[in-house]
Amino acid sequence: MKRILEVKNLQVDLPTANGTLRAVRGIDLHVNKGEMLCIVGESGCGKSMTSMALMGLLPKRAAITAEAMQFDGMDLLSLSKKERNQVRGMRMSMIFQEPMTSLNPSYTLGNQLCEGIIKHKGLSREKAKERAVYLLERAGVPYPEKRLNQYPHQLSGGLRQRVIIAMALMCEPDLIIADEPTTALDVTIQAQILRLIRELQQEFGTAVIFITHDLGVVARIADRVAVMYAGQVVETASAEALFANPLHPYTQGLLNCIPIPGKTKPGSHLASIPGVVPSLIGEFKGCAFENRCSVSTSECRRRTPNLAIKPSSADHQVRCPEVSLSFQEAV
Ligand SMILES: Nc1ncnc2c1ncn2[C@@H]1O[C@H](COP(=O)(O)OP(=O)(O)OP(=O)(O)O)[C@@H](O)[C@H]1O
Repeated sequence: MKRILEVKNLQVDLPTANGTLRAVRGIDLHVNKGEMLCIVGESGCGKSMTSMALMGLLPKRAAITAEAMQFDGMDLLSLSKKERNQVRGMRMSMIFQEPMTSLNPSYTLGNQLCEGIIKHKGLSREKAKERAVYLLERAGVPYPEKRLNQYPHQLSGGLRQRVIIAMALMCEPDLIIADEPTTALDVTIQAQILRLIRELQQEFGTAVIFITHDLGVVARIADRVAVMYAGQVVETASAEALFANPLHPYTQGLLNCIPIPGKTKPGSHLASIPGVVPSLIGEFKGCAFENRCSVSTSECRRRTPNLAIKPSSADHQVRCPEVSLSFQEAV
């Protein structure tokens, strides 16, 4: 399958009052054309920093390095600012958690929907409006023509997120990054928006990186999954393989956190131990999950694990010395 995005050894450093924080610590990931990759992990593990790095939207003071950051054959890191803006405008788009952060309260929705496609693709205002109405309709926004003259505050949160989804599709992007797009919505609206994103992704053949902390969401929409912990991908696999055979103790812990009425205490597996604490440069040694892991050995404190490939399935990789040892024994 053709890859639309390939990232190797991505690192993001942020200066803080206590030193430089390594928010992303050597991420490798790829996205195939037209697929839904879910990145899942708990708060602070670096999901948003990763997506901002991919979009070229990191704060100026952040330092980014990577061995490769290829988008459809283009090296994103060597593009000029103008070229990067063009890629971001025409071929990649982003859906944020809170729709109001992407909408300007003082412009009509029509202006905001049409601005990008007029600027980047040179469409006439009339044609741009036609496309906006079509996409609003596809995104389930009632009375789409009327909406073009409305302002963001005139819509409910769920409708605003539908407008943002239509906006993300305006320039027919190859890749959409959706950063927790349903977290700010009511549960029933969340389910509708999830279904909508999945439907449109399949209908338009757009690749999507969907960022979430919720494995229940992943189970409903993902083709492939990358599990992040403390700035690294600790396991990646097809959704089917990950749920059928989670290998990393952290993935297993996350799966055990999905509550089953009467059976599980929510969070029982990972509870009582502080969550992920990102490290300053130079502080890190061994496996980041070691202090929460039920199978760690003294070796895990000393050795920094690499991603190892499961022998029977090249697409299933895990960053755990204990698991990779079992791979070697099985060969
Ligand atoms: N502007 C910033 N300056 C300094 N540190 C930051 C900044 N933004 C994020 N961080 C830190 O970088 C680390 C990764 O943050 P990031 O927002 O990527 O996590 P996340 O997995 O997306 O979490 P959440 O699910 O809560 O959004 C965190 O420790 C966070 O505190």
